Amino acid sequence: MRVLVATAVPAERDAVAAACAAAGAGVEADVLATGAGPAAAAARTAVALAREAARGRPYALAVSAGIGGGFAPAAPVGSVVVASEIVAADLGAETPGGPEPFASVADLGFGTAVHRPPTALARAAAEAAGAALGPVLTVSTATGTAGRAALLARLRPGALAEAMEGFGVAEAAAACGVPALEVRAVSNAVGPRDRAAWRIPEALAALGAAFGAIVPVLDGWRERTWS
Ligand SMILES: O=C(O)c1cccc(C(=O)CC[C@H]2O[C@@H](n3cnc4c(=O)[nH]cnc43)[C@H](O)[C@@H]2O)c1
Repeated sequence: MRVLVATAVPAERDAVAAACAAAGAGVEADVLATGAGPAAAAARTAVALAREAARGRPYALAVSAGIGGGFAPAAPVGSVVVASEIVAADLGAETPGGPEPFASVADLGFGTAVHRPPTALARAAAEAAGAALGPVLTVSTATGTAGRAALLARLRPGALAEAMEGFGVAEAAAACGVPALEVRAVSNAVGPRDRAAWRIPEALAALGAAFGAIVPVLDGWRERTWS
């Protein structure tokens, strides 16, 4: 089975690629650094998925992977999260005077704000990696205040983490008829911006360890038997 893993930056790509190589299973994983943000992730993922399909060697799964911010207390720094839902958390409109100050594209009636990975696959991946399973938000602007963290948590109850590429990867995958998964290792807390507190090496190590555990799960995965 062929799997496309999309990361934002080369450091994330290298951590995932090393883990996949070490796992050495039957899964053929290509790991791509797309650049940061949902637009770059969607564009590069769509190109890769469409190109390989046209060559007659389609990918069976697209995975958005990397570091991310974790919502306290559910997703502490160093932990890993697998998405049960991949949510476009800031794609929509501000709605001052409304019941909430934000309406998603789905609320507005012109798009989807959520992609759902195959349930059993996401659960099995989370179990194998010792990861939490829950909604992961995609944002175009990383949260930098306690107020915004509280708003996101209120709008999306149960959200475990935020990052900047998952929804783009999932949109590209949906357009190509391929399921998507998202795996995030938590490098920092979602909240007041404190770049010095980001624990990037620890998160990259956790990301690699998670992939080492998830690759055998993907190896056994068949779209018809896992939903
Ligand atoms: O400087 C480095 O060595 C380095 C190594 C690996 C990754 C980075 C990044 O800056 C990755 C950016 C990427 O990380 C996601 N991310 C991480 N924390 C958050 C957050 O709190 N809110 C939103 N996104 C976050 C995101 O997907 C970025 O694209 C640097």
